[in-house]
Amino acid sequence: MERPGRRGAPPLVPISLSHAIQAKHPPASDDSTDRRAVGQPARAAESSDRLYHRESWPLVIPPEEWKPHGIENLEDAARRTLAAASAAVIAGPGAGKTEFLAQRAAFLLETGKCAAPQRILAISFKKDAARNLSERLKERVPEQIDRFASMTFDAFTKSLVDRFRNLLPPAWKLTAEYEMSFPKRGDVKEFLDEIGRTAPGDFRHDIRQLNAGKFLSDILGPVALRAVPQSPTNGCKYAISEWWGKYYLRDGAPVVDFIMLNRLAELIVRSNPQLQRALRATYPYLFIDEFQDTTYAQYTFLKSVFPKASTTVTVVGDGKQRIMGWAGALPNAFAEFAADYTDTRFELERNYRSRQELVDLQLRFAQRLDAAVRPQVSHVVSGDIGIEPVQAWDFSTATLEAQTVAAWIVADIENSGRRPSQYALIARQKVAKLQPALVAAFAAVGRSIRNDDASVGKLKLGDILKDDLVELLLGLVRLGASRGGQPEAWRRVTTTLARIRPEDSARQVGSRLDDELSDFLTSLRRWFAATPLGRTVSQDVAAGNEATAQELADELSRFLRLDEAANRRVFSDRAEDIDVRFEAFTVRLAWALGKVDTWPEVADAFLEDDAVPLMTIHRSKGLEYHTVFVIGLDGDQWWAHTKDTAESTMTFFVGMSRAAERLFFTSCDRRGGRSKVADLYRELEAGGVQSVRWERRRLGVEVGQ
Ligand SMILES: Nc1ncnc2c1ncn2[C@@H]1O[C@H](COP(=O)(O)OP(=O)(O)OP(=O)(O)O)[C@@H](O)[C@H]1O
Repeated sequence: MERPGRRGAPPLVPISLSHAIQAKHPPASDDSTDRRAVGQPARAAESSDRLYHRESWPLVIPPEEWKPHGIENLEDAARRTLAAASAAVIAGPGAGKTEFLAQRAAFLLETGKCAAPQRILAISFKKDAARNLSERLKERVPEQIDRFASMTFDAFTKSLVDRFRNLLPPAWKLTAEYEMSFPKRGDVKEFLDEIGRTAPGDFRHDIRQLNAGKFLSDILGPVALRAVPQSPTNGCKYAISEWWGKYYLRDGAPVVDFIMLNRLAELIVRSNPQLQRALRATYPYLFIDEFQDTTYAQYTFLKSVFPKASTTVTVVGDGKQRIMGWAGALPNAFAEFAADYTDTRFELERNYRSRQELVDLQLRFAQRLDAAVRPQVSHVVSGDIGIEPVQAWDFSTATLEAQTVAAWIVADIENSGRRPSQYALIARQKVAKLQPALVAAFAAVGRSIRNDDASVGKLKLGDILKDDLVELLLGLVRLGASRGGQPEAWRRVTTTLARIRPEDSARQVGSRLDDELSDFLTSLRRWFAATPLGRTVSQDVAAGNEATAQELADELSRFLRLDEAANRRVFSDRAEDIDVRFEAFTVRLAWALGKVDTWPEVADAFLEDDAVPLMTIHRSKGLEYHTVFVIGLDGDQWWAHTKDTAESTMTFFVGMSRAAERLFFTSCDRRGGRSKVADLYRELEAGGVQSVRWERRRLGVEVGQ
């Protein structure tokens, strides 16, 4: 029998359905009864000398003896929340919300409150965040990681559809492999205009009132699908039913987006009591990070699949960092949660990321968004940084801006020894517009930037760099290009390979996996030696690199036997997803080949870790850097600030709160100057932020006036 978690993507229902349904351990209830003794010999629970050992490993730790991992302590409110039933944890940036979830997971698993084979399901909004949470837990309690499923909401609902598509009611059966598509506002508008003309007369008025930008998220998203579709009784329902008819219930491959997949997943679970019970028994504990960004569809899914009576739900977030309003985030998710689950809430008041001056400045903007917000206290030990930690720089041109920022960062790297990845260039949106001047300026001082929002194939660079399949492929390239001395790469590669080939790695002596890997690396080395690299200086060289990248990618795929469905499932439930990631890997690989002369340099060129990252504020969410430049706090990037000042201020708040030690804002006359965001600058000024006008650069020395 396969061991849970050994093969395939983390199983959704790792224990068999019947086992789950009959599981002796009831789902977590709202009391905090210590269920440590479940599954243990009676003497362990009753013993006065605290022999809490289970006969099987791992040990169960009494809650009062449990200590946080990897950090000294948790603030009181967080400590109390560890053992609480359902609750909302609300806290500002850097308060350790994600860290708290990792600690709570360790607490529940190690104290046996979440007793094997039960698991915790942790939902995040971004792949990065899901992976980050899982890694934090893996570092601290590696023996428990199999019982912690950390994924994005979209990945969870999508994998329910992919795994249980056969449970869809007959009217919704998937007749062919679905395609994913992400309709733009214009597509929806065209659709609504069309049905506004062709719908039955009494529906047309309603249809014309529908907002194309919100139709999918706010109208279609929260509506539960009926197992047997019924005739629409008003314009809104008509539009929803036409949308499903046009994209899903049609001849040919159904086309869906994540909102539609969410609705299908909800239907699957709602119409299958067995699956419902299995999911609830498997996951008595549910965490949701960044709860403020929960959409209508996600929230209705949550209430339907994990209701209050069956699941202990912990949501964490910060209403002031709600940046997905445009994508249908609930206006006040915490109030909904208080009404539907529990009004127990804990507020955290420490800040473990930013120095006090930055925390004080953040408070000014936090209070613009919520007058009742309480001050945070920095728990960062920071030294003298030699300059004002926050400054607003103003330029006449984008070139001067880019040159000044590049020169400053490069000098700072040289003086401090910090890595380029400790700096970030963050912009409101169109980073591609800022990129050319920044690329040129950094190149002129011998450094580079990496645009994490650049498209690579159908993905974004930032996502590929953190992808587990890409990590494995790159690990193989790294090992093949070196002759030993890469223990970390070897460890990571063999750990992932063991998930693909458990039968090979299980052999104790002279594991076949090691042998196979060594043989493959030997052949790869030969191939590298016979395959010269050429920097991309012409179209011909670029085409040559593409061919080389393709050949290498095919070779890697053959070794990993990625044509076998079971192996593909280690990385995704859908074969198509692997193709998209593989294609992105190949495109980026071809690009990297054009940047280096030798094979040992390829993996580093691919990752560009020696570049300063450039990204949108949305991508920066949840991340932190020593020094942050919010580039282009001016009319061009923030043109819509006055249209929805609250939402825009939240975005600004997210961006500024990524900085640990130093924070700079830049603006430029040619991009419309500061007038569109005058209120933000007034607040910065009131907070004591010094404004510097950079007029000229001379002999590499900038002169601020
Ligand atoms: N109790 C703690 N002790 C020491 N360091 C901590 C603690 N909690 C969190 N940290 C550190 O503080 C930083 C911020 O933590 P985390 O990312 O969890 O914050 P957050 O509240 O999720 O922030 P944001 O909302 O801005 O994304 C991280 O570097 C984390 O490792």
